[in-house]
Amino acid sequence: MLNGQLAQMTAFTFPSYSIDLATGEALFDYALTGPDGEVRFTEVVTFPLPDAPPSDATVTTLNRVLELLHVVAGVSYYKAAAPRRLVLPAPLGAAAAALVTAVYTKGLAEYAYRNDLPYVLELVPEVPAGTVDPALPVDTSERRPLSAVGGGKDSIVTLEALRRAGLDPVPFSVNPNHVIVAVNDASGLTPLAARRRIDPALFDLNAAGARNGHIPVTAINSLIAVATAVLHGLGPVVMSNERSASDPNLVWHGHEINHQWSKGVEAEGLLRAALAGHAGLTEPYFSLLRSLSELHIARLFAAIDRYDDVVTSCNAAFKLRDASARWCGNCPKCRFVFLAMAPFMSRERLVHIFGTDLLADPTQVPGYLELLGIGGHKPFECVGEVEESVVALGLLAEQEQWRHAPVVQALVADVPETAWSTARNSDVFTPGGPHFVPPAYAKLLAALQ
Ligand SMILES: CC(=O)N[C@H]1[C@@H](OP(=O)(O)OP(=O)(O)OC[C@H]2O[C@@H](n3ccc(=O)[nH]c3=O)[C@H](O)[C@@H]2O)O[C@H](CO)[C@@H](O)[C@@H]1O[C@H](C)C(=O)N[C@@H](C)C(=O)N[C@@H](CCC(=O)O)C(=O)O
Ligand SMILES: Nc1ncnc2c1ncn2[C@@H]1O[C@H](COP(=O)(O)OP(=O)(O)OP(=O)(O)O)[C@@H](O)[C@H]1O
Repeated sequence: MLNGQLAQMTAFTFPSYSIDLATGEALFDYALTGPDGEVRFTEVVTFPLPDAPPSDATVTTLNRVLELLHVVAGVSYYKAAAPRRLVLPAPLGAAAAALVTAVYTKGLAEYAYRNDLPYVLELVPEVPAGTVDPALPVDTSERRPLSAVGGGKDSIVTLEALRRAGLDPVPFSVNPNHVIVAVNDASGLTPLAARRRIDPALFDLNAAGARNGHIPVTAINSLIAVATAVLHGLGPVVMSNERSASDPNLVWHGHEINHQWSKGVEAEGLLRAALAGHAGLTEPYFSLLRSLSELHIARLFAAIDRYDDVVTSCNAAFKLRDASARWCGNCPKCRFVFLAMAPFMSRERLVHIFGTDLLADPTQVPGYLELLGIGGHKPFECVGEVEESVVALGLLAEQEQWRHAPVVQALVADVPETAWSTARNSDVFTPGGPHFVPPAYAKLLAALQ
């Protein structure tokens, strides 16, 4: 398939999906279509099977969740060509249509910006006419929570908060790699896992130079988690998405571009509403850490030490190919997490976790200046706000173990007085902002302080 042919594609469609309940294997079909024919893709998600076959009611709810997953997971393939028509497979209610619209516009905003495709920011899916049979309400709020584990500090804080509150969480991951497996082992809890196989044809197109870029992967993982919870008769899916995930990196053509959009509170609200409207799930999904800053979460993580040998937040460790073993030690996320944890633990412990001392390495200074808002925009990575970085640096400048570190000294000299004064009045350790944490879960974090 030549790029010229991809550029001619006029529509993206969703031919079918199916699930085999004997194997747990679900197939999701997609097609890019144009005047010269079509390119088909099939994504395979294999769900863990429950001990007993699911009831008819469970299968009905599961299928409603899979209908949403089918449409949302199409973003990976849509982006290979970005045609102007997005033709949905079946009628959808207002809440589900709103989710899908946002996933393909706001979720693909960084992709649109980097590929200079502003029309993607304003895509309007074509929803077939007709009505959707109302879903029966399903309340699973009292059941064991499914705790999504990504291998980093945030999901560890959530898992421990749920466990210490006696809620008996089930760790859950999509495609757990060696980091996630090691984190689950360290927890001592018995996890569930789903396997997701992207169609290899997409990698071939990428290698041939197809359009490519960032996708809202958390929306996909979240729906796979909710489907797993439904299939296993479990309760809410508990995520670890923080307050700053909702903040955009920049504004382009009047639209916010947020690398972490599907981790943000808007996506959380849209997903909850779509799951309620389309699948009847009344309390399916929320982020326990929503009102906390990254710096606050780092402080909570410092009070937990059983994962020090395994915790890894660096995205390079989660690539599908050529992944790093743990922290790469040279990316915005490594820099930010090192800075965020440093005020709350001994230098020896932090260097043990990372395998290197980033604040002793002067070559890290330019990267840290970006995090501090000195030059450029917030990096397209899962990093906290500029204010959080300044607050962390201010705390380090007061600590004997850090104040003489070469990077700390260089950065302190460069931060302007306006940034210090913002940091002095900062509310980074005061929980705040909109969240969807149900009352029964709201007090859990206090147990970790
Ligand atoms: C690990 C990582 O950061 N990957 C991003 C990277 O992709 P790369 O080519 O370096 O490696 P792979 O992840 O192995 O991807 C190979 C190709 O497959 C495509 N792809 C992957 C997953 C998927 O669900 N759909 C796909 O189409 C991908 O485009 C590659 O061509 O750069 C890519 C382009 O910018 C990113 O799309 C890759 O991001 C992954 C989807 C990923 O899992 N990233 C998370 C670590 C991540 O960025 N999380 C964000 C939250 C974003 C959100 O809104 O949910 C965060 O934590 O801030
Ligand atoms: N492979 C995965 N399977 C299931 N959930 C995941 C997976 N990867 C990430 N998540 C979840 O998605 C959300 C965002 O992931 P993210 O990578 O930011 O979190 P993390 O790994 O817990 O912490 P950190 O920010 O330190 O990396 C978290 O709630 C996390 O639990």
